[in-house]
Amino acid sequence: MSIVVENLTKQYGVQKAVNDISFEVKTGEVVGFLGPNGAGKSTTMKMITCYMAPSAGDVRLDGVSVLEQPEEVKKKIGYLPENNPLYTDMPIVEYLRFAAEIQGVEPSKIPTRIGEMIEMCGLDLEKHKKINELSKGYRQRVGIAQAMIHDPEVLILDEPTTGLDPNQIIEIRKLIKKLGKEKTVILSSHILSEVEATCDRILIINRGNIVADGSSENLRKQAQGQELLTVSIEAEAKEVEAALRDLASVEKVAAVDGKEGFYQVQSKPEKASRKAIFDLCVEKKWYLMEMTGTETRLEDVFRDLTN
Ligand SMILES: Nc1ncnc2c1ncn2[C@@H]1O[C@H](COP(=O)(O)OP(=O)(O)OP(=O)(O)O)[C@@H](O)[C@H]1O
Repeated sequence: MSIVVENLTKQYGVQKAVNDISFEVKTGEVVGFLGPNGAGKSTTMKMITCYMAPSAGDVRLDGVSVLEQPEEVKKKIGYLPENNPLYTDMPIVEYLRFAAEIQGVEPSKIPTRIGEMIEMCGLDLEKHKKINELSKGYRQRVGIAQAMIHDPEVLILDEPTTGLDPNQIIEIRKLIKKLGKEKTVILSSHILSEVEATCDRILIINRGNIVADGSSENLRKQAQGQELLTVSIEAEAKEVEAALRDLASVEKVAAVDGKEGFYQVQSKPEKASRKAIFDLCVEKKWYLMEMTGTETRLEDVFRDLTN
């Protein structure tokens, strides 16, 4: 099921939390919504899931509009809201039954559906516990199970791994990947590695605007317009830094923290500096111990776009 977001805007008083954004998610895609705190991720997700009306614009799921047919849209969507609000004094099975009834699952199918969700989300050993007796990771699994109970074609997960320990994060990521094979998924996060590990495509949102859209590979390539080298030179640091900076092709030089004699050298756009660095070392009779190209890290792309 495809999702088309058209000129979506949300205004809170004078603040535009989401500013005229448009994008499409194709059937079966797993898209990561990445942005710093307050970027507008949750607000966008609330509008897609009909929990909040847009100030302007529309969202269509296979052509069905959130403005015109919100009840139809809700049937097609499973939503794990931020902070995963659950009825904590309910046992898991009771809670899932309640979620199924609310979502209009046919009564005769509810027991089977609950069983399937318990299996899919790895809740079997804990299923008789009350939600307030569960660890955070298991509560998150219950949140995903309730989001999936009516077998929606689209899953919207707002920060699904927040507050989990590293093992639980890996488990939840595996689960999302598995679900992503059959469903269209949008998940939000402000953690880059999370989005990179689970998503086919990344949308970076900042101050209510989409500032990048592509696979992690593409985003890196786009940012890699400038050559970045790590060099190691055995000589007096100040002199080396100054001489590297003076090379015509070099834009920036920075000593690498904690690694004596190592420098990061960024070339000017369309320029290459390897030969000039080599010649410089020969001329100065410095030992060039190492010179390697450095791949632009996604962290750097993110920082550049959202700072
Ligand atoms: N109900 C509200 N009333 C007024 N302002 C709001 C409301 N909800 C969100 N905002 C503001 O809208 C902006 C976007 O918030 P949103 O929760 O969508 O960001 P986010 O990207 O999900 O952030 P986080 O990663 O911190 O959850 C923020 O500046 C926030 O303070």
